[in-house]
Amino acid sequence: FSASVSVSTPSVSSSTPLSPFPSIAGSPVPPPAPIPLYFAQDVDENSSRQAVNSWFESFIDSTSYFQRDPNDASTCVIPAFNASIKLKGTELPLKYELEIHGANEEDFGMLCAKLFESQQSDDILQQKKINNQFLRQIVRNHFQNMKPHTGYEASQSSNYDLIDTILDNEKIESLVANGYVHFDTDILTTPVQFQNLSNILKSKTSQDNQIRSDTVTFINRNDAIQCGIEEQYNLLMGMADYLNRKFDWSRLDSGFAPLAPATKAAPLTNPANIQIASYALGEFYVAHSDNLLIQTSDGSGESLTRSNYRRFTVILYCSDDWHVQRDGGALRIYPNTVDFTDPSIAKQNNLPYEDVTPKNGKLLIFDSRLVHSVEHVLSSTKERLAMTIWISRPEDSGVSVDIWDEEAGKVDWYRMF
Ligand SMILES: O=C(O)CCC(=O)C(=O)O
Ligand SMILES: [Fe+2]
Repeated sequence: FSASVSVSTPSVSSSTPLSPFPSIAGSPVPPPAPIPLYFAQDVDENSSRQAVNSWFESFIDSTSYFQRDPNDASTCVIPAFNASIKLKGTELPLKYELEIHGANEEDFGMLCAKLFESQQSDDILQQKKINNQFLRQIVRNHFQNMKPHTGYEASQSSNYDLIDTILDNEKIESLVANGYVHFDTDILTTPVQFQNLSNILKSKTSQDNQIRSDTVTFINRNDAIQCGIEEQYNLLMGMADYLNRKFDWSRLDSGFAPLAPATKAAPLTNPANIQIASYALGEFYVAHSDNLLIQTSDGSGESLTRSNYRRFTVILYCSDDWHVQRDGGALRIYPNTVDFTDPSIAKQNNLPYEDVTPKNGKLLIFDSRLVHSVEHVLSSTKERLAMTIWISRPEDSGVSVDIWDEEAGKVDWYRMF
C-alpha cells in the first residue's frame, strides 16, 4: 500500500454542532474551528468503508458520554463537552477524516486518547491504513503548546485566596477519608444572578429523560461575567489548582502517568467551563456515577476501565430557602461505592446514604466515582439550580502507563504507536 497522504485544511463549519446557549448580551462567541483528526485512504475497497463505519459505531458505543446524533449517522455528539466528532468520507478516491468540533484543550486530549485506544484495539482498521502519521503530528503539535493545565490561568488570579477562606485542611482530609465533604459558604447566588442563569438555560440541550430530566448547559467565563456570577465561576475554576497545592494526591495512588495537561506535581486539572443544571417539579437524576467503572469481556478475558477522567465533582448550589423534606431534590450520595459497575445496585440494596441539601451557598465536593442521585423535586414553585465543575485526574482513566516518560516528566505520545 502506498497511497499518498493528503492533509486537508480545517474548514469552519457554518452550522454549529451542538446548539450553544445564546449570550445574554453582546455577540455570541464563535465556535472554535473544527480540528481534523485523522485520515484514512483506500483506493478501491468497499470493505474499507464498512470497516471504518463499523469502527465509528463501536467508537460511539465505547463510552456512555458519546451519543449518536439522531439526525446524522456520521456524527458522534458529546453533550458533556458541548463537542462532537464528525466522520467525513468522500467517494473516489475513498477518503476518511474525523473532525472534532467544539472541544476545549483538555477534552481534546481525552478524545485523542479515546481515539488511540479504539484504533489500537481494532486490527481491521489498522489493516485499512488509517493514517497514524497524521494523527501523531496533530496531537504532538497540540500538546507542545499546552499549558501545564487549564486551571493554571485561574490560579494566577485571586482564586486561591478566595477558596482558602472557605476550605481548610480538615475539610480536605475529610474529603480524602470519606470521598466527599459538604458545607455552607457565604458565596450566595442573588435573585438577579439566579434569573440570569435560568435564562441562559432556556436553549437547553436535550437529555434522555429516562435517566435524568433536568436541563443543563455549559458556560464559559464570558457567560459567567454576563450573568454576574464571576465569583462563583472563580470558586469552581480555582478548585483543582487549590487542591493540587494543598494535598499530595500522589499519596493516594502509585505509579500514575498523568496525561497532558496534567503533571505529576499538579495531577488535578479542570476544563474552562462549568455546568449549570436546573431541576423543576418532578425532575430527577437516577443513581449513577460520574465516572463509572466499566467491565468489558472479550476473547482474552475481562477488563475494567473508567468511562472518563473525572475524579472530583464540585457543586455549588444556588436555590434560596430549600428544604429537602418539603422541596425534595436531595443529592443522595452512597459512600464506598467507587468500584460499582452497576450504580442501580446501591438503591436496590438499600445501601446507606447521606442526603445533601441543595441550598444556596452549599458547596459539595465528592469523588466522581461515587454513586449518587438527585431525588425528585417536589416544589412546584422553585427551581433547583446548581453550578458544577468536574475535576479530572487523567492517570485514573485506564490510559496506558507505558506512555509516561519518567525522565522527561511528561507523556510521550510517540509511544502510543
Ligand atoms: O445537581 C446535583 O446535585 C447533582 C447532579 C449530578 O449528579 C450530575 O449532573 O452528574
Ligand atoms: Fe452526577
